[in-house]
Amino acid sequence: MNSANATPLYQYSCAEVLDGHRARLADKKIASLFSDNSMRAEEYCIEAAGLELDYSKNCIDALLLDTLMCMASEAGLDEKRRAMFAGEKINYSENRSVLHTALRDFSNADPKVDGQSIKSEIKDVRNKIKELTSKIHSGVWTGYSGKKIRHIINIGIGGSFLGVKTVLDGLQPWWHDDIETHYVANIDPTDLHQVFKNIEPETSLFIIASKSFSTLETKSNATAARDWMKSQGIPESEIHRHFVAISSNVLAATAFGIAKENIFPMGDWVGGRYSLWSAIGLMIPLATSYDVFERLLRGAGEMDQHFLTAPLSENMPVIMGLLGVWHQNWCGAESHAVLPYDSRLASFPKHLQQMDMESNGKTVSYKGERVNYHTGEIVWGDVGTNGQHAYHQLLHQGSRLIPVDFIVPLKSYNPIGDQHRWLVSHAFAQSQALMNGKSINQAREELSGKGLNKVQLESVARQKAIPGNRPSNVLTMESLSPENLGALIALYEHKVFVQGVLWELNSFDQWGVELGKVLGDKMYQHLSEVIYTDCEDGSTNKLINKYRRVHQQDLSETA
Ligand SMILES: O=P(O)(O)OC[C@H]1O[C@H](O)[C@H](O)[C@@H](O)[C@@H]1O
Repeated sequence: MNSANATPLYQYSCAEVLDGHRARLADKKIASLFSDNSMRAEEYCIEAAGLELDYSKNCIDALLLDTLMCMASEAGLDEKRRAMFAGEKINYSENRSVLHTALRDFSNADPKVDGQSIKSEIKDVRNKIKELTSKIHSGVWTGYSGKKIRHIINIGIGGSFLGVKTVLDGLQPWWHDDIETHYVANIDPTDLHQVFKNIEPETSLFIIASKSFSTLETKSNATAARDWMKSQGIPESEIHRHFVAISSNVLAATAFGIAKENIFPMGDWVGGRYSLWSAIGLMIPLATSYDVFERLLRGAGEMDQHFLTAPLSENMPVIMGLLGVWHQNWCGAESHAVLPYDSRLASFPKHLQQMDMESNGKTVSYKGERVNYHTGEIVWGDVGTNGQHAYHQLLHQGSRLIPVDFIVPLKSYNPIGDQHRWLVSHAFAQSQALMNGKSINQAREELSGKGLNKVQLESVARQKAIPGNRPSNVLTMESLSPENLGALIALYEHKVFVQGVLWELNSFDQWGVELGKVLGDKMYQHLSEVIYTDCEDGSTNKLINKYRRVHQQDLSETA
């Protein structure tokens, strides 16, 4: 433990009891907890919505968990999760409800926004998605020349990109044979060039996905795509066959030139990073089938029901959220690695980074008070086993405490020989190695008889020894089905919610990203000015001037 970095949440009455647990468990070996309790693996395990969380390889015990549950109760977690599902305006700074859960609810629940039911609105959008999917797949909707749509290009960024990409990567076994997907998120022209190289204008459908319809990257990419389509000979009167949009700002989408009937609305009660379940996810059914999209939604809905109804102590997102707070605020963990052992989940860590770090990367509470503890886990990761040949060295022997989540589907949809068994073996072995490490005596034994003198042997043995006692969760599922994928994403959404409650944050706004947008606009003006007066700080002036020297000729031609 590196408790030097720990910043306990002393606003809770049980915080000092948690300090006591930290002292009590400081020298405890996780491995010894298994010898103390032969039922540990069964007791520290939760099943929900097709997923099983084994959290037994954390340095925790029943006394500590009880106290963490007391903290959750004191934070009002029970009441707050109910408030979110009921549509109360828990996004205080924007005065909005947070109802992504309603988008995957097929029950009779009827959450209200400003006293109004949103059920029929959700149903209408689902029907519109279903209808477009059927028209595209059957060839009723074609490109201007009458050819079927083959290429679907999602233009969107952040929450209007990452979730869709994560899900579609995950749904690879269900990809539609006749559809190819492409994404443009960044405002780097290279991205558009690559897509233009790989699509055919007459069989392409662009989805402009932007909740606000004011995001610079998306507007610029959408304009460039439309110009390119026209340059490829698509008549103005036919361009509507190649563009649809999703937005809560229907007026702006219409002003951009999207035909009204091609706009899929979304409510402002869906946060961008929680929006893949809304019309923002349009590319998901288009690239698979509507049925698969609904299976994804139902899986997420099952996790929602678990989160909403299971007691806190048997609640998977609650346990994961509390473990994260314990590790970060009491044990000094500096980041959190999420390592899916499935290539189809390669984009999941990136999606999580937005979901988690944009939600909880804040230092002022929802009450407007500066907090004096660390918030927001630093989430990172990539697919196993690639990381084992790279950064796992630091996980095993580095100086920092980094809790790990291993995500392991137990069956592959793409089997080749025994490859998948090896993949799973590595995931289990890594979790075990983090716990057990390698003792100095084991290292000495390995080195004996290798011709080293005593001093050399001791030195190398110390370098080879692995401390172990590093925490990890193992999250398994039978296979990465659409339902399990939905449940997995919903699980982490709720884990983020739990932590936001504990840290007293509004997890649903993102004021921090706004400043960069404003300064970006100003900088663009400076880079384009014919005459620039050095009016920024020294470093920024130097950078602006350097750019201007590289572009001297274009700038003087503009003059
Ligand atoms: O969907 P849009 O309105 O275009 O927003 C796209 C993204 O941009 C913003 O800067 C936010 O930080 C994200 O939360 C959002 O998902």
